[in-house]
Amino acid sequence: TGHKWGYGEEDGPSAWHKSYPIAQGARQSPINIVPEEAVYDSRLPAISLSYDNCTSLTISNNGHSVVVEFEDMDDRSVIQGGPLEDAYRLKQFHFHWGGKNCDGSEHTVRGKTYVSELHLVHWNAVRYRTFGEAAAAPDGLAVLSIFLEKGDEHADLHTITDALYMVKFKGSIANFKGFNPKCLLPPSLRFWTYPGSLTTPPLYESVIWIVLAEPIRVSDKQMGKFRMLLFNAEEEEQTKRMENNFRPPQPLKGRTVRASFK
Ligand SMILES: Cc1cc(C)cc(S(N)(=O)=O)c1
Ligand SMILES: [Zn+2]
Repeated sequence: TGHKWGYGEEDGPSAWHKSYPIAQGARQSPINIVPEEAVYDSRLPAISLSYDNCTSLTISNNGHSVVVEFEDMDDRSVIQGGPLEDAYRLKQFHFHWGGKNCDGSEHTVRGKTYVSELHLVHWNAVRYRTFGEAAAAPDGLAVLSIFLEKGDEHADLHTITDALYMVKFKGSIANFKGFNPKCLLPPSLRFWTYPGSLTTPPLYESVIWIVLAEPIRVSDKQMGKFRMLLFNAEEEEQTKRMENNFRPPQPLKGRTVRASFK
């Protein structure tokens, strides 16, 4: 029953600190990544994604983004390796994006923004009993972030963009079985990693971020379908297109960004 927040003038990222003071905390996300200042760590193992038995369940519009949820009552789809001590269970993925002709990624690279950013959210079910418990713990979540760059259309993203009409309004949900997000990965799993937070309220500082350096390419037409989603519920008067649902980069506050590559 958290306080109402959004991405508008009055309720957007610059106002969140009023209801969520941790917005001005020491390990907030996203950040601007400066590759030249990242520390190459040769001891970082490669990221390992075991998604072959993943079970997607639903696609839904939560009024902030479009979310695909997974069955997470066992270790059927996990991420491990990289900076992670344990295996983390895939819970959901969602996107952040901009408006027409403007970018909407959350992390930036040397100040460069991308058209969108995909977040694959995982939780540490080794140390915590529930997702909620993990989401409030410093090593509770691991979010794999993938940049979406404007280019040719992405053959597999169609499965998602063709389903968006079913979840146009806030509060809508639909069956979405049989989708494996491994088709959304770029060829290289080279990454940057740093300790951060959720990028939307409640902004908990519980995320180990793993940001892939290589983007995937999507077409403007495909991104246009995300912008047909609405922030508002069907019964609300005001129709508000869902776009620019991203938080801008936050102060690094002395954190080190490590790179898995030179
Ligand atoms: C509030 C919130 C929840 C979840 C699962 C994930 C995020 S994010 N954008 O940091 O990946 C935010
Ligand atoms: Zn996100």
